[in-house]
Amino acid sequence: MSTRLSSQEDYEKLLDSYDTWLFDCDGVLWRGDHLIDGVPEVLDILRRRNKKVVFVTNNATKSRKKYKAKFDQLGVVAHVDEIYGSAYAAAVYLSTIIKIPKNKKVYVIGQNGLEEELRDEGIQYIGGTDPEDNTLEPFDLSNFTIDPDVAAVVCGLDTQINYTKLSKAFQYLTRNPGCHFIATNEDSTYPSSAGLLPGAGAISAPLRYALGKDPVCTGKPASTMLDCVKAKVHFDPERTIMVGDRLNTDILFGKNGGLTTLLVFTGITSEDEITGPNPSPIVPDFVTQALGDFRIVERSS
Ligand SMILES: O=C(O)[C@H](O)[C@H](O)COP(=O)(O)O
Ligand SMILES: [Mg+2]
Repeated sequence: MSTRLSSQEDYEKLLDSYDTWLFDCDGVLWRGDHLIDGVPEVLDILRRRNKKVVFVTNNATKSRKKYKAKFDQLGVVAHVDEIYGSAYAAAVYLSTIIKIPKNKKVYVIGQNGLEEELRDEGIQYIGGTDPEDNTLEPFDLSNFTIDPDVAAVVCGLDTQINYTKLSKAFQYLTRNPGCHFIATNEDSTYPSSAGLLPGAGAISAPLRYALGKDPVCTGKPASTMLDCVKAKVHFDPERTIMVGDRLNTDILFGKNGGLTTLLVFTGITSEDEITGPNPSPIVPDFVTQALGDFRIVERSS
């Protein structure tokens, strides 16, 4: 059963109990480019109380550096080494777990954030934002020359998705022996500032259906992202809390990692998924309407 935060004492107690605060981004800090009310103030409260703050987003459209620019643009204090995205996690997975050889390549379905993280990890890639792949022309398989050096297909949120990209990815995954199928994340929807849109999971879905197999997912709830955080940030899981808006990514990620979890209702999940007649089997430790609710601790009682 989740505990609903309500009194000033509830929020104070949570702040006292955890030294490291992991935040999901889309639906917790912002929706698209619209900052959610109270976020800068609450992050400031945490920093003034010497809490470690880490951002863990499944959104693979931006690299960590581009996310730092977004934080700056929105007036939210963040350091690039506090930011972990699913594009970074996928690049690290390819280099350190799969150990993709330097002479091999990745076929990308995704945007420049994913390309940038692959480049920074020294991984060659094709596809992605290449104009040749970003076309609405019919795909002509008889004119396609397969690249035998493609050893993995990585699929992330791609707002320019098309049949050519799906067809090329399908060729690599069915014709290049041992070609890895990797999804940066499998979120079904994306909480934009104007409402829900298809998420990265909806971009890889056609390939899963055509191939009859699932990709390896390196974003939340998989542990890859937490392993990336652990490699750079020392934290005690007992005194670490994960704040998210989606049950089957953020909250499951926190539970899988042995962290305490706090769900907010400013993104994907609605309260009836927790308190309604058919509650989710994924149960957060705590719930509150919005991150901004923590401002109560600075109101004079
Ligand atoms: O479709 C997606 O990629 C996701 O909905 C989105 O980007 C998730 O981002 P997060 O909530 O993990 O910051
Ligand atoms: Mg989210």
